[in-house]
Formats: sequence, structure tokens, C-alpha cells
Amino acid sequence: MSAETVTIDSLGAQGDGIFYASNGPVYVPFSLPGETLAIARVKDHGTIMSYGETSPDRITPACRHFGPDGKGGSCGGCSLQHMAKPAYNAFKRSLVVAALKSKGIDVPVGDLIEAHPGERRRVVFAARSTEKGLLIGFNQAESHHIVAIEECPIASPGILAGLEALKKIGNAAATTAEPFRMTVIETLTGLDVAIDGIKKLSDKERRAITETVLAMRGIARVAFNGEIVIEQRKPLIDMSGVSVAPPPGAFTQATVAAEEAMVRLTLEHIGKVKRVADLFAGVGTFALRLARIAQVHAVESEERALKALDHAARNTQGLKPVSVERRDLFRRPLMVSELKTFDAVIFDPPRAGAEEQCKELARSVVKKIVAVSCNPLTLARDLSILTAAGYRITSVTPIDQFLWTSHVEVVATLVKG
Ligand SMILES: C[S@@+](CC[C@H](N)C(=O)[O-])C[C@H]1O[C@@H](n2cnc3c(N)ncnc32)[C@H](O)[C@@H]1O
Repeated sequence: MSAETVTIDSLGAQGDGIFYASNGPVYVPFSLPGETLAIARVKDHGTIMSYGETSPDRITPACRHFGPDGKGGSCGGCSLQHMAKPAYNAFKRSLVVAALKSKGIDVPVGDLIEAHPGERRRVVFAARSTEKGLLIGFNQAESHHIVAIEECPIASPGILAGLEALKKIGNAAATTAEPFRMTVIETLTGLDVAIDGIKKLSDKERRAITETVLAMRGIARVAFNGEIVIEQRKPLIDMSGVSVAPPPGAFTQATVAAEEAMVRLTLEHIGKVKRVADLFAGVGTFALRLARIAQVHAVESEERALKALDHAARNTQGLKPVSVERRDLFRRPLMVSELKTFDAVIFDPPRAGAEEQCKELARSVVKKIVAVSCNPLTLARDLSILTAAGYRITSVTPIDQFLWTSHVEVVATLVKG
């Protein structure tokens, strides 16, 4: 394959540099705007062969597994370690600004609340058994190839310290070469490990996992496809003084720092009210904190998450009443007639957003709304539904939770009128 010399024009939404060829955009991972590079091109994908003029924003990556030069393939866990922090922060903020603009929303967007190395308390690893032992790491970008990691600067020290233990558990579980996932959450009582993607565990494999865990420290629980294999201690997560025992593989915010920022912005906006609805409540990240100041109705589709939330609320003193409701909010959003009993609503949906719920909120008289999102595009769509109905956006704050990736979280606050 012959190399061609190109100059990178801009950064795409996934963080790849883009060079506009005569027949359309070419995406060049690990490149930065203004750089002149020799690339090998296959259709719209360019691989860096050598560097000509590099950007002043280029820095040395923090991790040996990052980038086009990584030995044994480059880890797809991160895509932006080569970018200096100010440019990186501005890029992430610009994703939110652009998404809002695309829906005609022109409001001030705050500075990015930064993420830092070592903060990730929830990591989803890719794993596979090989003749040489278990590979545990991340998929190479756009590939099934697993890049085994020896270091990972994003993960919390607790997760990194457990890496060898995770390899032993994975080894005990895997009997074929099929790839599988290990979701690891660092909790107050040790690592909570959820294995998914292996079809079946025999009694022998279950025993092997149990024996492996019993011989080690630091592992609270191991579950397989949602079912507990061994629980030495109940995994516990602290939510501002409320202890929650999440179900296996539960959704939690990926870093405590981002979670605290989201909660702070939410509580500041909602202030002193009587009744709040927390929609897409998960295990109660917002509901259990809001319950210190107001009655909360928490709605969520995952039964086990809701049970964990309910159990925590019932077993914590000093909270206002918390009610829970299992409900599919895509199909059955809270209707205007139901919304009228709430002073404030927070919603924190998956990437698809909360379109149907926003259509109902748009017709409601709820005074204050907090929209939390992991997808600026669907957030912009949802906010446009609310603003068209008379809601005013009072703040938009981008938050970095997935360091060195193009993912960005957002908290937007709104008032009626
Ligand atoms: C981004 S998470 C937020 C969870 C929680 N607010 C937190 O911060 O931990 C989205 C939540 O929406 C739930 N969910 C997904 N689809 C749903 C639906 N159709 N109806 C209700 N809840 C849903 C998921 O189970 C998950 O708990």
C-alpha cells in the first residue's frame, strides 16, 4: 500500500482527524487538525505511516497501549491521549455546542468539568482465553482483536490491583476461545465482577471460580449472566451516606467525581421543593440524594436496579418517602396528568434519550427540570421539544467521565417560563 501525504482539516465527533479528499472525508485516527502526515488509505479510513509537521497540541500519550505505534495493536479504550488538555477540553465542549446548534439552541455552554487518570471505578473489559493464558483488555478500535493490557491509566488503583485476580477468574470461567465481557465495579467491600457473553458455565467451572475467589482477597462478588456465582461480601456503593447494593453488572456512573458533579448541579437547580420525580432512576444515584430534601418518585425499567434503590431507601434513616415504579418510559412516559403532582423532574435516559417523556413534560406545568445525558445529539432533540413549549434553559454543563474518549456527559437545567 503506498503512502500519501495529507493535511488534517478538522476533528470528527469520534475524535478522529478528518482530511477532505476529492471524493469525501477520510478519517485518520490519532491525528490532529493542521498536521501533515503520510497515511495509507483504505476507502475512508487513513492509517498514519509517518509524521511530517505535527500540531502544537500533540503530546506524548500516557499509556504504552495507546496509538498507532502500540506494540501488539493499539488499545481501542482511548482515542485522544495524544491531545493536550486545553485542546481536548475545548473539543469535548464543542461537541455539546455543535449538537445544540444543530437544533437551533444557542445558549451559553459551561466549561468542561474535567476527568483525571485513575478515576474510573467501573470498567468493562474484553477477555478471551488463549493457549498462552487469558487476554484481558480492550478491543482494538473497529476490531474484535483484544489488546491485552499491562497498565491502564484510566482505571482506579483498586481495579488495577485486581487485574491478576480478574485474569484468574476469567481463566476459570472460559473453556472456549469465545470472547466475553467482564464488567468490574470497585465498591466499598471489594470488586464486583459480572461476566457476560459466555454461553454456559458447568458445575466444574462454577467450582473453579468459587475456589479462585476464596483464595484471593479483594473480590466481593462474581456473577455470570446476571446470576451470582459467589458473593463473599455484598458489594456496596456509597451515595452521600446511603449504602446501595447494586445488582450484578448494574449501571453506575463510571466515576465518582462525575457523579458528584452531576448530583451537585441537580441539587443546586432543584433547591427546596416538596415532590420530585427521578426518571430512568437506575439504582438511585439521584433519587437517594434528593430524598434528603424532598419526597421522590423513582421510575426505572430494570426491576433489580429498582429493588436495590427501594431497599436502600427503606434501610436509611432520615430520608423523605421514596416510592418506586417499574415502567418502560419509552412506551409509557409519565403523562401530563401524573406529572402535575411534581415540583421538579430529573431525567437521565440511555443514549436514545427521552423523546416521548419530553413530549409529556412539554405539556406539563412542572416548574424545574434537570436533563442528564450521555448523548449530546439526543439531548439537543429533547431540549428542543421542551424549549418549543416554553421551558427556558438556565445552564448547560459538559462533564468528562470517559477520559481520553469522545464521550461527553451533559447536565442541562430548565425552568418553566
Ligand atoms: C444512563 S442510566 C442512568 C441511571 C441513573 N440515573 C444513574 O445515574 O445511575 C439510564 C437508566 O435508564 C434505564 N432505562 C433504559 N431504558 C429504559 C426505559 N425504556 N424505561 C425506563 N428506564 C429505562 C436503564 O436501566 C438505566 O438504569
